[in-house]
Amino acid sequence: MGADTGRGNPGTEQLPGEGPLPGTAPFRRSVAEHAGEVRRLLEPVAEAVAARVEELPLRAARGRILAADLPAPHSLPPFDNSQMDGFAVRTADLRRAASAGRAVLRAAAPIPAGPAPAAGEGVELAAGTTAPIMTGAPLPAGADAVVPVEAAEPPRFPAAGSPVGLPAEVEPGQFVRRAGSDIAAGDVALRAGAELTVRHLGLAAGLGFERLTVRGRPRALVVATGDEIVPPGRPLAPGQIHDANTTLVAAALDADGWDVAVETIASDTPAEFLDRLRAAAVSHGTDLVLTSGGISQGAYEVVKLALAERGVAFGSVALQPGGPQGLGILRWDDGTGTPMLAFPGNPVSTYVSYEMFLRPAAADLLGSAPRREADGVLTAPADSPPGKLQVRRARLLDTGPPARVELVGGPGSHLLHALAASDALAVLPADAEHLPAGSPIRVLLLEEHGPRPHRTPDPRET
Ligand SMILES: Nc1nc2c(c(=O)[nH]1)N[C@H]1C(S)=C(S)[C@@H](COP(=O)(O)OP(=O)(O)OC[C@H]3O[C@@H](n4cnc5c(N)ncnc54)[C@H](O)[C@@H]3O)O[C@H]1N2
Ligand code: MOO
Repeated sequence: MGADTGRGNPGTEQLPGEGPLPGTAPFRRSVAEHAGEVRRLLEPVAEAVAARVEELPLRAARGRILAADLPAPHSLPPFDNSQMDGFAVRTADLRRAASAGRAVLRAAAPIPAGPAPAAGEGVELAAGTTAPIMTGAPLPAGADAVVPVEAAEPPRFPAAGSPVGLPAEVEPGQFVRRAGSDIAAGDVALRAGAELTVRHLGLAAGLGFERLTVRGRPRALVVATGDEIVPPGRPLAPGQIHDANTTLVAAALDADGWDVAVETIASDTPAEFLDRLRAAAVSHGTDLVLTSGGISQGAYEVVKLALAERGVAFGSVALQPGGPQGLGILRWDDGTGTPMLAFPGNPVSTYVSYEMFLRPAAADLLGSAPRREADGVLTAPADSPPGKLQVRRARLLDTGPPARVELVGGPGSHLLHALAASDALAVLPADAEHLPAGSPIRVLLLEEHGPRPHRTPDPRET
């Protein structure tokens, strides 16, 4: 199974793992039962996050969730204006002056786009005249249509007072963009709960908003444990390995919209581990602590030793990889608590734990992207441990349905290279031991997490 047997010996005489651990009794659970516990653990996190909002400049708000309905402070367009470079006309004047389908009006002073005359000095189109008008310029009072310059005779802008030939039959409203025809002042421009897209930000800018109030993000503290763990970028001494787990979990959390802090606590001493964990949790103001490693049956399982008396339960779930798990509200000395999940240390076990437990609960309660699933069929036989749901790394050879599924690498939970080559997780049911080629299975798709599909309310629907 590729499972490791716990931590190295830090050189003490007394094995700290000896004897029963005080505190919460160990559990044995099915995957569904543990998923339910993780969901319950996340409920107060979702409540805490829902109570937080922050104001962000528009571009910083992309991808965030709008906290409250956003009413339009003014209409769009704010005033009637021309859709074309052309001539503002009174269509009734054209009809009155009609001769053989054309009409001749006198050119008034041109109206550029830009600052409008002060209130009370509004431009009015005198009867029998037509005003050269530029795209976006305010329509003069009395005008009810625009004729594009190409349709005039001559097809260019003349000096004021010159005759302009125009079509006699023009529909009222032609090439006029009416005030409020996009959105009227006071109407809801964006609804609370919208995941802000580039297009939403454009609308907010067009309505004059410089900043938007968005929901706070859930905060997670991701902790690597173990004195053999070295952050990437540093050389390895004999017996050491690079920390892959915090990157796996933190990058997945990033993609799901969490505000993530990462800490490596390379101490196998419970008291020191707890002190450093507390300091990191306080400085990040975290909603959830996520650890990896230090929870199975070894003599120096620091996470278990430090936290089992503090409200965190440890036990096993009928899952491979990801069997050892810990979960609870971590009670600090001052009586406050922080929800925490302890994932097993093997990298694939940590990643599978995230995908099986935290991601679905977060999608449900915090609104992050739900993972897609599909029906698949095995292209080769596979064995699975009795009584455990086995999650194998896999590639989809086509989209099916059912998709043809090729398992990648063995079941070992240390196989990072095979994990990197996979784009799906194949779920081999707990009651299956030998699955022949062609067996139907469920697959969990591991595409990069994207925006929540079709979860943004349409503000135009009330
Ligand atoms: N006697 C038993 N031994 C083990 C059992 C068991 O039931 N009985 N379960 C095995 C299983 S399954 C797993 S999974 C592991 C889980 O152990 P821990 O959570 O205590 O993890 P560690 O012992 O700390 O580490 C396991 C393995 O993973 C490597 N590791 C740890 N952290 C990282 C990291 N941040 N990046 C990369 N790799 C990491 C560590 O070096 C070990 O190789 O226990 C089995 N043993
Ligand atoms: O390697 Mo262990 O298989 O559960 O998570």
